[in-house]
Amino acid sequence: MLYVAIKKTFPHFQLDAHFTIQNGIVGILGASGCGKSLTLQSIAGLQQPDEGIIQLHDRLFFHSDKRIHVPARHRNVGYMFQHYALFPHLTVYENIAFGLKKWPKKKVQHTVLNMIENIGLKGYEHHYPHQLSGGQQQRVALARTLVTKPSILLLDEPFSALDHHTKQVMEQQFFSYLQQHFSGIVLFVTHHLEEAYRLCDELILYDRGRVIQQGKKECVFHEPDNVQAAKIVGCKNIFPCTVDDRGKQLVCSVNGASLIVPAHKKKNKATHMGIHSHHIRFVDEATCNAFSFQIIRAVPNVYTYDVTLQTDHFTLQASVSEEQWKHIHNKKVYLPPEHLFLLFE
Ligand SMILES: Nc1ncnc2c1ncn2[C@@H]1O[C@H](COP(=O)(O)OP(=O)(O)OP(=O)(O)O)[C@@H](O)[C@H]1O
Repeated sequence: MLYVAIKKTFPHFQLDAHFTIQNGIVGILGASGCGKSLTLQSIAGLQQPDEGIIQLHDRLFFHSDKRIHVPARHRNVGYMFQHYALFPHLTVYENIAFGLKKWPKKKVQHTVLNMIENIGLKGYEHHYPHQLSGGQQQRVALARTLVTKPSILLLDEPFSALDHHTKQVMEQQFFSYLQQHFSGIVLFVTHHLEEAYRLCDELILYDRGRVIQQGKKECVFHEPDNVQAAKIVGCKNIFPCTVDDRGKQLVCSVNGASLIVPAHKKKNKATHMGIHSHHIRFVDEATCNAFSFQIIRAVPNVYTYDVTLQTDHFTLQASVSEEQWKHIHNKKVYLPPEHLFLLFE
């Protein structure tokens, strides 16, 4: 269990983060400068919060009232950041062995060689970082982080320096390696929504230094709580609305249009409604939520089109498959009730 409740004030920024994690791989998502790295640095002991508590299982890392601030080197936290920060003048072997100076030499040798084999770099023991590819360097950084058997792993955009293909390969290898060799909590900062969805069990969304939603990834992506959370998970269709509760269903008014939303989606103080672009459909007729439209713009992607549609009431962004695109003309745009969600501001 990781408990974080910390505050830190800078002249132009205030961190006020509060969350608990029981286990698993947890992603932190949020706009640039919202406090993700500051949070990881505070857990690692590289930043001291002004006040609050950080506790991992039964160990207090930080407690401002009790004046506890465990130094970074005594926290046993594995921290891997964007640029792997391998020591350029040390070999692969020496980089991985760096944190094991107090271990007996034989044990170091056994552990490090074992680790090098595990990450598929046998034969590269005496190579220097500049002689390795980006993916290989990343594996060395992971090995160096895991060799000290950390009790928690903090990953700050560990794949951002890799090209698209290497990134995908490394991502898979990295996380299957983690599944086999690491059972602790993993906190993973990323800007990539797909990456967060693929790799994490749970997500924490940040906005301007605060946690605005936390939950299972499916829930956070498909049912964001509020307007900011919806934007962070990539929702491109968010409209102000008023909600009329008719018992069996909700009728939401959006600029003169009435949209049906299932009653169980009711949310107190809802001010907006949203739908993800990939949930928009095209139909001949529907009993509700279907509108005539004009196509304003269509931008081809590799396998889909990003289409901007204008109805009499609102503009929609739809992600349209090639198959749908072929038959889009003379159809109505349909917003399936089960995919609509209500949001508060
Ligand atoms: N030492 C410092 N002095 C003043 N402001 C700071 C300091 N360190 C961080 N900040 C501010 O804190 C805010 C949060 O920074 P942080 O690095 O945590 O953002 P982030 O969410 O990780 O961003 P990114 O996604 O761009 O890496 C930023 O606005 C930054 O300018």
